[in-house]
Amino acid sequence: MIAIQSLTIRFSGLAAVDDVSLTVGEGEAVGVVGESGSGKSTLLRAVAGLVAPDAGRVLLNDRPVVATDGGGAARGLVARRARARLMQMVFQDPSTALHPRHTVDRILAEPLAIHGIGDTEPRILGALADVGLDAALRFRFPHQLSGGQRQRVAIARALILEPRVLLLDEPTSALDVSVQAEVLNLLDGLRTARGLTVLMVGHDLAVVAHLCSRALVMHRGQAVETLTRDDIHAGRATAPYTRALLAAARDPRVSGSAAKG
Ligand SMILES: Nc1ncnc2c1ncn2[C@@H]1O[C@H](COP(=O)(O)OP(=O)(O)OP(=O)(O)O)[C@@H](O)[C@H]1O
Repeated sequence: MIAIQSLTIRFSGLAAVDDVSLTVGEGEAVGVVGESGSGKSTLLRAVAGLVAPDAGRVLLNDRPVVATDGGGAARGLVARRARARLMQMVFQDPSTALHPRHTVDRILAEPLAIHGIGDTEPRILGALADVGLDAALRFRFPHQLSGGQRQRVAIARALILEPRVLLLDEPTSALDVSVQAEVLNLLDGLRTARGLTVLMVGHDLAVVAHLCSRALVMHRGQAVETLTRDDIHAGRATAPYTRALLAAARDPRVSGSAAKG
């Protein structure tokens, strides 16, 4: 469903993503892990069509994802809209991802209006129920919600168009440890119930392994190796860099994992 083929993205001549390939089959959940600056967010943004490749390409259902800027030419706009129906992204920090002066109701109604989808009322109520939010929160503003509730709104917004693919950029790392596991379990439940294809970026191996059956390890823009969930749990890796990453993740002094709770 997603095919990343020899993707290279440079900023000021430096490769943030350097010749990386990865495929995610329909209904599969695949992670990308690595330390800060390894290029994982840039890779995800290229899949979302938010950044253009310098070399290589991303295919979504065998069709190239063409990066479009905010304004977009007419053709780009149509392409972007069609892509939005198929693929949605949830960002790390719901405080900045949600419009601060829009109510939850307006945040959820907007994508429906943009895509000319009716039945607004039942869809909004359904979306809130799907992410475990009380309908009473519908007319609140983001600042009147907890961090976990805000991220649930962001997830509801992503799913209200019923996409087939969900891109997750560290979706729990801005949350309190106490709610990280709740949001992770919610995502896992929604993924299973809807048969979603998921590409998730994260630095916490245990969190990624909770949702994903395998994960690509990135280091300085390059793909180092792919680990299965079992590899991660067993601390099994071939490349020295990955071994160090796994050892750090298993060290209780440096890991604060939600998935362990
Ligand atoms: N828009 C940009 N302009 C210039 N450089 C960028 C841009 N976006 C990312 N970079 C650089 O590309 C490299 C990879 O960044 P990226 O955000 O993809 O890494 P990451 O692994 O997701 O890190 P983090 O976990 O901190 O978000 C970094 O060196 C970063 O400074």
